[in-house]
Formats: sequence, structure tokens, C-alpha cells
Amino acid sequence: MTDLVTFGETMLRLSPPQGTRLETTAEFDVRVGGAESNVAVAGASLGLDSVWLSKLPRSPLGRRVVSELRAHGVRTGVAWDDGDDARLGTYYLEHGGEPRGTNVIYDRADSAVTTVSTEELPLGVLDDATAFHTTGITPALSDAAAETTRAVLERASAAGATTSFDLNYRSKLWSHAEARETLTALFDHVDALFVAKRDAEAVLEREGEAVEVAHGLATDFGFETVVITRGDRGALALHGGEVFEQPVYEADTLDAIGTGDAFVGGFLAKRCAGGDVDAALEWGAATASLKRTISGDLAVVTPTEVERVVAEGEGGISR
Ligand SMILES: O=C(O)C(=O)C[C@H](O)[C@H](O)COP(=O)(O)O
Repeated sequence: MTDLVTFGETMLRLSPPQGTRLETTAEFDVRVGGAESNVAVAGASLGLDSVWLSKLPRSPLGRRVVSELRAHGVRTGVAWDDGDDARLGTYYLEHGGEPRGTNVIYDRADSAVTTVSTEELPLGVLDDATAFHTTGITPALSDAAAETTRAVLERASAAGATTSFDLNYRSKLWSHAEARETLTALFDHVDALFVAKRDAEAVLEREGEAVEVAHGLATDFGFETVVITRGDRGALALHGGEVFEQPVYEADTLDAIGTGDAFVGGFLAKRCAGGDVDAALEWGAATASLKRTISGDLAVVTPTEVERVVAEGEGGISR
């Protein structure tokens, strides 16, 4: 039995040392990151049998992605692109404190995953999977990636997996209107939606308090679970007609990239292990806070650390 399957693009992340600008840096810290593999790594770190599906160039760069994910216990189901010009998506990340802010520059156009099709992915793994997860980044990459996302969600759902989807709007990939049209068309095959409050407003045009937004989305799209994240105001989940609130656990932030994916990975790890939604929210929040203390996109954490944060965490528990 496979616990969790995810599908999406993973990139190399290149960042100058803290305090150094992209324009002047002589060196880059090299990491591997992508929303869906970040979730798979968090899940694997927390005990799940996780599989990540994607397409990569058959090159040292593609192999680097696979070896890193495998090192974190994720099984990989990869379609290899043999083309001479096959590309691995990359992104440049310049960490900056206030008032400069953190900046991301993507170099991912025409990457291998933009030509992905269902025929080349090992989708048999979905037949005995408990959960399937993908995000709104993948369909933004190309028409082929959008169509494959739809087909994989449909197949996962038909196979009986619980499907989850993180809206993850990325303004550097597409407009609010394009995202709304493409993503809402996928919602028929989604059981659990994760969405940041700001994306619910800007992309899904939902105004109001998180609880109203969650009820509206569940009613309109038939989600079993809706989780709304609100940054330092914590998360709210609607499931089975009940509302659960979860504050954040405080953290010293070293690297905030990957916090949202760590939240989802922690949540799914608890749900796949049979936990209730309120316990899953605690695990999500604790995994997210631990991620903030770790460099890179990946939440390399242990169940014991997560349990300790839940037991002792500053944020407390609100039920
Ligand atoms: O930008 C993309 O397309 C990526 O996939 C790179 C990052 O790994 C995720 O964006 C992290 O997402 P958060 O967990 O919301 O910080």
C-alpha cells in the first residue's frame, strides 16, 4: 500500500549567500525544491511511503533531483526526457530582510515537465494509494501539464485515493483570471482543498471571514475538506460540517520557502495515519514551524520533533 502520491515540477534552486545580491554574487547555494516534492519529502520524513511523479531531463541535473528526493526517502516515478535540449526548471532565490523582501526569479519555461503526458507516467502506483496531492502550480506550466494534472486527478479519484489540491497561486506564471478558469475546472476531482486566504480572495473571488469562505467553497465545489491558511493568523479547516481552528507555532525563521508545503505534508501525514482533522492541523502547523528553522525548501523533520512542538508549542491549541 502506498500512502501518498504527488505530481508536479521540481526545480533546482540557486541562492546567493544571505546578504549578497544576485547581481554580484560569486557563489550559489544549490537546493532542490518544488511544491509537490516538498510535500512528498515532508510526508516521507513523517513516516509515509511517498511517491513523486514527474518528468525530468535525462541529464546530471535531472539525476540530481532524483537522488536528492530519494535520499529523503521519497520513491520517484519519473518520465525521462532524452532530448538534447531537455531542460530542468530552475529558480533563483534572493533572501532579503525588510524592507527588501525575498525575490524569486523563475527560469522554467519549456522545462521537461511542460510536455508531460499520462502515458509516460507510472500511474499504476495510484491503484493502491491512500492519498494523491498536487497543486495549482503544475497546471500553470503548460497546456500539456494542465491536461495531465486533470487526468491524473481523475485517475487517482477513480482508484479511490483521497485527492488534495493546494491552490498555490504563483503570479509570475499566470494571471488571476487564467488561474481561476483552469483550476476551478479541476475541482470536481478534488476532495480536500488547501488555499491561502489571499488566494481565495484574489483567484477564487471569495470575500469575507475564513469560515464563510470555507463554507462557500465546500458548498459550491463539494469539497470534503477545506483548509484555509492565513499566515501568522493560523489555519482553519472545515470538515464534516465542523470547523477547526489552528494557531501557528512560533518559530525563528531562517528560510520561509516551503512552509506551506510543510504544512500540507504534516497534515497529510497525520490524515494518512488515520488521525482526525484537528490532529492533522496540529501536525501541519508544527511541521510548518519546524520548516522555518531549516534552510532549503524541504521539511526534513521527525515525528518526535513534530509531537514535541504540538505538546509544548507556543501557539497552544484552540478547539
Ligand atoms: O515556486 C514554485 O513553483 C515552487 O514549487 C518552489 C517552492 O518550493 C514552493 O513554491 C514553496 O512553496 P511554499 O511552501 O508555499 O513556500
